[in-house]
Parts: sequence; C-alpha cells; structure tokens
Amino acid sequence: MTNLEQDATQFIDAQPSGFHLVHNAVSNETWEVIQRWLSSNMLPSSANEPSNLMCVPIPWETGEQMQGRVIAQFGSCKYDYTVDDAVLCDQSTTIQIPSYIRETLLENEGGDDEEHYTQCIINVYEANNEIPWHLDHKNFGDKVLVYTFGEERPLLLRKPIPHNDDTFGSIGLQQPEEEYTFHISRVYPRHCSKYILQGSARNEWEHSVPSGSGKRVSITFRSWRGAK
Ligand SMILES: O=C(O)CCC(=O)C(=O)O
Ligand SMILES: [Fe+2]
Repeated sequence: MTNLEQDATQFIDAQPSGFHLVHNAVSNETWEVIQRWLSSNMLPSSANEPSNLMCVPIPWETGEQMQGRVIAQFGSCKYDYTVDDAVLCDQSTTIQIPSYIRETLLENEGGDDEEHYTQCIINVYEANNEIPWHLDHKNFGDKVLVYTFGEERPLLLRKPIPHNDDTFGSIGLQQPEEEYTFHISRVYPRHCSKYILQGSARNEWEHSVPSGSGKRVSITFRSWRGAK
C-alpha cells in the first residue's frame, strides 16, 4: 500500500463513471520523438518538420508546490502554482501548445465531442516524485485527457463515502476531511496509454499518482471553463 492509499477504507473494483482508459493510444515511435525533444529541452513547432529550425524552448517549472515534479505548461491558460489558482495567460506570454504535440496526440481527439483543448501540461516524475490527491481546478473544462509514458504506476481515484450520521450536515458544518473514509479505485495506465476524466471522475473523484521506482511522464490536456 502506498502512502497515498493509507486513508482508504474500501477498495473497489469498479471504475468511476466518466473514467475511460485506452492502452496503446500512441506509438512508441511518437514517444521516442517526444522524449528526445524533452531531453534536448526544445520542442519542434511542427510534426511535419521534426528536425526543423523552428524549435520552442520548454518552459520548465519546479518547486515545492509541485512536490519536486518538473512540469511545463503550454496554451492559453495554466495552473499558477505560486498563487494556487488556474488562470488565463496574458496573450503576450502565452506559449502555444507545440504543434508536434498537438498533431501527434490530439489528431483523433476532435471528433464529435467538440472538446477543444487549450492547455497542455507535461509532468515529469522521477522515482521519488508523486502527485498528491487533488481535483483538477474547477476553472478547467469538464473533460481532461492524459497520456502516460514510462514507468507503469497506478492512478488512484478516491471519493468520500457519504456518512449516515448527519450531525455535521444538519448544523451546516463541513465534516473535517480526516473524518472521511473513501472509496478508492486503482487503475493502471501503461506506457503509451491515455485516460479521460469526465463527469463524476472529473468532478467528484480526486486522483493521485504515488511515487515509484522509475521515471514517468504524463501529458495532460485541458480546456478552459472559466471562473463561475
Ligand atoms: O500524471 C498523471 O497521470 C496525472 C496528472 C494530473 O493529475 C494533472 O496533470 O493534473
Ligand atoms: Fe490532475
């Protein structure tokens, strides 16, 4: 059991509604190209010209707020870790989602659902890095798409089990979080998998990724729903 699972009281086999996992969603060749760009700290601006002159530097960020993970964000909105908020980027400072990433990972994602991804975050997890329990910020859209590469680690999803005791609810108080017990669902995205969080899986189930023993990279796409 990982540290992130210690609070769990009930593991469930069922996957949350709105969760969808696809293995072999992208080829290893595509990953190898992306990996090369990541280690060169530059991303090409077009898949059609992988060795072209138009490269964009990767705006790496890291720090305590990211639990030591190294991340890079692209697109017209981002999570600002310094103020703990999802924000729209100033047009002059927006770094577009590199076309290579867009063309290789989003080419089949348009479809009928019209989801328009305007944000991309690359998370690089070394063996001792994790992502703690969280819900993606409510300002981001209802559908979150994540590609996973490298070490296979579980993705954990948890939702508080409603208490029958309504002492707290009846007097309008929020039950302290440590009092909650959770349903936990464990899923296993692999190297070159993708998963979608939507609906209940997006809005009601927190997710986390524990530390592991090797390197893992995820590339998340989101849209902007805006402040409500
Ligand atoms: O690495 C993952 O699978 C999860 C990434 C994530 O939760 C996020 O970017 O908000
Ligand atoms: Fe997330």
